[in-house]
Amino acid sequence: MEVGFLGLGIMGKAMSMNLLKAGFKVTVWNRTLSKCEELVEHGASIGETPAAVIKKCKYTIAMLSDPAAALSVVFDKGGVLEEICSGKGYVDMSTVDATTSSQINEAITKKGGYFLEAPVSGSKKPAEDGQLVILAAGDKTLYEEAIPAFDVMGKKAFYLGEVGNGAKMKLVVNMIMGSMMNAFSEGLVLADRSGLNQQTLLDVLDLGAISNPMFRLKGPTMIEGNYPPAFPLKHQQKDMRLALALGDENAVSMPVAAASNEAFKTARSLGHGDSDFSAVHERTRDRRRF
Ligand SMILES: NC(=O)C1=CN([C@@H]2O[C@H](COP(=O)(O)OP(=O)(O)OC[C@H]3O[C@@H](n4cnc5c(N)ncnc54)[C@H](OP(=O)(O)O)[C@@H]3O)[C@@H](O)[C@H]2O)C=CC1
Ligand SMILES: O=CC(=O)O
Repeated sequence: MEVGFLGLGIMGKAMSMNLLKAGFKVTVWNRTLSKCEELVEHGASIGETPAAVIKKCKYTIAMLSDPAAALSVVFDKGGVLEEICSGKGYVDMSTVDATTSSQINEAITKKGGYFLEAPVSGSKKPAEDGQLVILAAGDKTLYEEAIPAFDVMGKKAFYLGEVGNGAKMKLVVNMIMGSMMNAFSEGLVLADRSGLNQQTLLDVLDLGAISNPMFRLKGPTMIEGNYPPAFPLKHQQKDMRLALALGDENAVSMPVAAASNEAFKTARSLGHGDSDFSAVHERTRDRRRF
């Protein structure tokens, strides 16, 4: 099966590499061309523009940073819209809001193409291990046709109905995750400042009802003050912002999420945007501020 892949950041690189390893013929494009090199070494071809990739492939997947990037790759010069046509499918796996996804869906279907949004839950390691959770919505036929690729990239795919539902589900999940991360960070600081051992806190948490992979994975590096980017903090803050907008639309009061968004914004302003989202811990433990 031949697929195109647009966007070779932390996630896109791992996902497209897995497709290559599983025997898919993959044509890649990335705004920063040098990021294509490693994929080419593993057998990928390069498309000069998103349009060139669409022209070559029946199916194209995108994994881009945010709504602005997702829209730019579709609508700008050399973009997806220039070559999408009847019989071609476009699967956007980026985390965006429902409005962005709907705009892309409308433009693509107007040209005869078919569209699926399919954001993912899971970070760099699950992407490398092909263990993502895929939250798809949109064209059901395209969903079924994409299953061989989803089986390579993920451990489970959900089909959630009309375009927008995948984006909304992803934002709800990440709103919970971002709030949890802040509570966890505050707990680590509270333990430390009240004379408790932070590693003992991790051990206690891991044996109880709120044990989870995120605390297990991020706790030790947060204690060390080490935040190698798996899920960049700037993207988590984008997700909090988009989830809060979804809350506005639906008149859902979310004070915990709003406070967490502020914490991520502060961490960004302190220069931690490209670090892992657990770097919000630097803001929590900054004695000059709190
Ligand atoms: N990392 C994670 O753990 C997870 C991330 N996600 C979501 O997946 C998406 C990708 O995340 P991730 O791979 O971590 O992000 P990265 O920041 O590592 O990569 C972002 C990608 O988007 C491209 N891009 C950014 N702006 C533009 C633009 N204006 N035009 C064209 N391309 C652009 C970048 O290109 P360039 O290389 O040129 O900068 C790069 O390929 C995001 O929506 C994120 O929220 C979802 C689940 C987990
Ligand atoms: O979006 C991030 C994730 O870990 O999922």
